[in-house]
Amino acid sequence: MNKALKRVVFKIGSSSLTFPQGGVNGPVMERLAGTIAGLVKEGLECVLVTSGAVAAGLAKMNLRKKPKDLAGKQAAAAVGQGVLIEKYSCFFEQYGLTCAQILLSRIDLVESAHYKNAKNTLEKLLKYGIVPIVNENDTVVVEELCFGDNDRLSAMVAGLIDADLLILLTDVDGLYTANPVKDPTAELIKTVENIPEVFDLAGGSGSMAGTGGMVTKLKAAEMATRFGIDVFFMNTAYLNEVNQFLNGELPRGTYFPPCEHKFAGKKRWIAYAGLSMGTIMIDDGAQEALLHGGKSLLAPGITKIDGYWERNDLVRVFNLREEEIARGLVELSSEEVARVIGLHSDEIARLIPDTKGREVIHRDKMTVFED
Ligand SMILES: Nc1ncnc2c1ncn2[C@@H]1O[C@H](COP(=O)(O)OP(=O)(O)O)[C@@H](O)[C@H]1O
Ligand SMILES: N[C@@H](CCC(=O)OP(=O)(O)O)C(=O)O
Repeated sequence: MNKALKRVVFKIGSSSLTFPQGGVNGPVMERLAGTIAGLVKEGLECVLVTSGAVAAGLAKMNLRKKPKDLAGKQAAAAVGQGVLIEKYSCFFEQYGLTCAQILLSRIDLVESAHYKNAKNTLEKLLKYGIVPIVNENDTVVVEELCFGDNDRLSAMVAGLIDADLLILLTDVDGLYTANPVKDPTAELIKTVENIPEVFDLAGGSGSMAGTGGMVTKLKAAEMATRFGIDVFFMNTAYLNEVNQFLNGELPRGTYFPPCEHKFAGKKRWIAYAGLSMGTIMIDDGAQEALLHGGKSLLAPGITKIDGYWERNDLVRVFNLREEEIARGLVELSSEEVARVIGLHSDEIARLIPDTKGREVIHRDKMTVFED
């Protein structure tokens, strides 16, 4: 990585922040604060996405096991979040830095007004030289609208602030050919160019504390690289090697170079944050026009729709083999699309006079998942 770095998002997982017997690992937090402070002093802007609230809460409440029910986890997070931020504040202060707490729910990244506000606040904090510390707002999220793991949250945050690099710190050296906790013959993969090809290698979490394992980390890497962001998985135990990576070397870890076709601005929100209200199935001709022709989606290429939506809602577009190829904001409601499936522009204009009768999804409001 030889480009000039400006913004880096670090994400540290619960597995690195907690002791196997329970409780928060203060020395790890202190080392992380020291590393980030060193980078901030060199002129980098850093954001920390941290897990560990539930684990910190459990220790304080003298509970040995993570509760299975949502309310139990939310109660533990409510206790632990304060413990966590208090410790981070002390550690960052030791290095002369102020940190700030930002708790985000998925809804904050779904509603575009919230999304813009979150972005503005993060930008302002970075301008003040403050280190934003982000976690999911576990105490209020509803199950259908939660990230559940902080891996994908960190990719969203990296996209939100146009970071150059996302570093995921965990309890293993990176992505292995199999879960190294279970398979001692597993080998570390140094670089991954094509993420869909390695999804089969990823398993779930290997510890009581962690959530999602490598599956959610790969999803996060896929998202961030599509935003044009470099991604590096590394072991928290070797955090001291981060400077080697920043200086263009490849220390132990797994590196994911950014995609060539990157999603920018609103297209990032369309691709990953917005909530889809339905699906549109298209034929092979329409797929070719979207994937390789740079075109908008027109009614003649639609074969079927599913769901109920209003104009300007977000929908997902699938081909005949049920592969998702695009997402976009629709010009017509589901009821209107149902009336015009297969029709040409002039007929559509006659049936629905207040449209120009052209696009069902305009190219400018669509994100296409190219190879
Ligand atoms: N192919 C794989 N390579 C590396 N780790 C894997 C793989 N498959 C599953 N894992 C598991 O993923 C764990 C890291 O994820 P997780 O427990 O969620 O950590 P964190 O709390 O850091 O997010 C590892 O400890 C390991 O058990
Ligand atoms: N928001 C939760 C973290 C969720 C979680 O455990 O994520 P992770 O271990 O990083 O995959 C917490 O603070 O406990």
